[in-house]
Amino acid sequence: MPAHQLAPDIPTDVLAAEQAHLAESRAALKAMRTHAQSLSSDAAGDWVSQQILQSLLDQRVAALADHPDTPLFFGRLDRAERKSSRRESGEGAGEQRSGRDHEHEEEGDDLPGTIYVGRRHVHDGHSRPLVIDWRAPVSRAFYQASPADPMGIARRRRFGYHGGALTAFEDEPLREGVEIGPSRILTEEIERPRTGPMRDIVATIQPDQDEIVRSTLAQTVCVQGAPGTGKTAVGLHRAAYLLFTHRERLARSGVMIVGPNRAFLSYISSVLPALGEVKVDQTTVAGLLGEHAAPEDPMVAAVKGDARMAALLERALWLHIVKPEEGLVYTKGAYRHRVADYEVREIVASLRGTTRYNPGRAALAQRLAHMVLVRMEQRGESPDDRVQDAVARSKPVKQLVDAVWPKLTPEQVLHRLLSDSEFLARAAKSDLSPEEQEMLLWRKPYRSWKSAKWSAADAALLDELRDLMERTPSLGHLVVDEAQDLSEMQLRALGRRCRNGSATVLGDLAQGTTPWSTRSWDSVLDHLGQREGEITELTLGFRVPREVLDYAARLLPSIAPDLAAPQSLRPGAGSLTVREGGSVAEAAREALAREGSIGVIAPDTMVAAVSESLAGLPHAVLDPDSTEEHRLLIVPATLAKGLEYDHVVVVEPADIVAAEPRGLARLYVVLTRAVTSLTVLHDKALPPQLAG
Ligand SMILES: Nc1ncnc2c1ncn2[C@@H]1O[C@H](COP(=O)(O)OP(=O)(O)OP(=O)(O)O)[C@@H](O)[C@H]1O
Repeated sequence: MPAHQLAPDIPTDVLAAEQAHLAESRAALKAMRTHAQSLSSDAAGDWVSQQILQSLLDQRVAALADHPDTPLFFGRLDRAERKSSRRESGEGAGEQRSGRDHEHEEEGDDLPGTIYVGRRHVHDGHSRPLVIDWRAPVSRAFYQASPADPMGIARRRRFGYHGGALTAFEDEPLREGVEIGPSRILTEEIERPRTGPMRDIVATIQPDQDEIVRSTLAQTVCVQGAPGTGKTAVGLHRAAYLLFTHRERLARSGVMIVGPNRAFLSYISSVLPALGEVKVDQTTVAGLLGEHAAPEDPMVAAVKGDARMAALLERALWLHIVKPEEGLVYTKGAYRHRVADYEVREIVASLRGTTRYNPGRAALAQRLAHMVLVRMEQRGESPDDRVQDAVARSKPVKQLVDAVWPKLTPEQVLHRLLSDSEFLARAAKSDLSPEEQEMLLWRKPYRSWKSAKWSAADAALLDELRDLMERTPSLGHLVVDEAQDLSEMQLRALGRRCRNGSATVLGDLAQGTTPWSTRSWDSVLDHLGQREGEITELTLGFRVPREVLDYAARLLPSIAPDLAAPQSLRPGAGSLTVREGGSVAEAAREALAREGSIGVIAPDTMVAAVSESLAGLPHAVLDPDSTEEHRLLIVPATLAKGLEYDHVVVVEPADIVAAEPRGLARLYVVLTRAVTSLTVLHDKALPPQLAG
């Protein structure tokens, strides 16, 4: 039997049977939705429970929507040994399981011998599973089974669709000795023109990607991968997998995706909703830590991003504690209750280092109040607990606490540090050199912390201070994309947010473009507080044609000499054009004559001029907030990270390199955005690495 069967030589009776199964599954999904719509929240006891139940029912109805263009299933597994069928046992499977934690559950022995794998569970009126969620344990074989390890599967079938119509399939018999050639359905999926936002890859997840997607919740995974190896796709699918597998736990603690910029978030925004996961926050580091963007010298930013700042900030905060020189006098009626100065000193000293700053203030007030109550009792009074609270809130106690353990905001502390050289020196001790301290100080200090303008690097420092004052809540899981670009202090900030959870860390050491870009994943995991994290690599590129990737890889010895040259799944002969003195409009016109999206990536300073030169062609400058759709987009080089276009025109590489200290890495990023063709236009000499 041939390993692949595709139109026009596929047996029509088999295709008709599969189409009938699709129709049956669609009808069953409709019935499930009608049933869900008929459920009422009235049974809930009180108003609050009713609201919660209604919201759950609404979500369920939304999740059961059938999108005619999205295939309900994309694969089929015929199991080698048929287990007792669901029809026989009469038990519901996946649908009932999807709401529970079942990562370690025994694989479903009560499932039918033929399993259809799709985006969600569908069952008929007898609870017989018609489609099983791709994330269920039994679906794993669809991604992992091979002739060498068939995992109990005799045959894997992949389906091809046009629009919502099932039009083709290909079979892979999983017997030892059988060779499986490349999947044409996978090839078609990879070769399809890119229009609109990123799509999910559930139908074609590769075995090494699947390993990462299905790693356990407790495991932090760090993925190094060349451009287009599917890191972002894998991170999003892992989030969807974990939400399915640990629905209840993660509904409480939450999952968050952190990406490099808003344009990128907009590009990936529909992947998780398409997989039925709508309750995942997708944000940037700035969105999380504060949208501060005052301009800053990269050298200063690099010092501020260094993890040595953590100890400095801690000292700076605690330097605000003033040695108590006076005791407390609390007057009640005719009595004056006294706490001696040395007793106050003892309390303060014992609290220091055992608490965060703000709870420390509250604890000091309570400890002082407690001492007052002891004095009262010594005088024969018998105050109850409420009296202690009243004393803790009383004026003399408040005054003493404010004097000794002042109320502070993170901004106040940082303002003082960056404007007061003597205070900075006391906090820095020997952690920072005098030159580094000099760099940190504002040239023109702001008059008050309220009027200060903060930089992106300051945002991470403020967040560190905030956490020293009050514990930051932790999420259940954090996916961090383009993690190579984060400073040690930003990583610490993200690490706090998965302190009681785990993370998926994605990136490429060669694409680091910030002043603080990392050179080691061990160090990233260390600063994230996830030292046990496993570092793994994706090596096969799904986006960039080989010819283009080889061209871009000429930069690697200069930007990341330790990384191996990236591999591409796509030969893409004739995909690269390098043109001296060519016009942008001409290159754009050529691209418009072909199918797919077009990104003209230009140095940020040239964006306006490039837009002018394209005046005759409908186009837009990349804007994450715009809902307008344009095939032809001008993309500032600094916003191109993580994005892809069928045809990419890169304008003036020399200026992209010259624009920033890590300009060569920026050039590597922009050269690796192309799916089908790359045209490089230059008037100035190309960087020597490319010219060679
Ligand atoms: N298994 C797959 N099947 C089909 N398409 C895939 C697969 N894996 C990745 N892709 C596609 O390859 C392209 C690149 O994927 P993605 O953006 O996730 O790569 P990346 O490693 O994050 O790239 P970069 O480092 O450039 O940001 C996307 O269009 C994605 O849908």
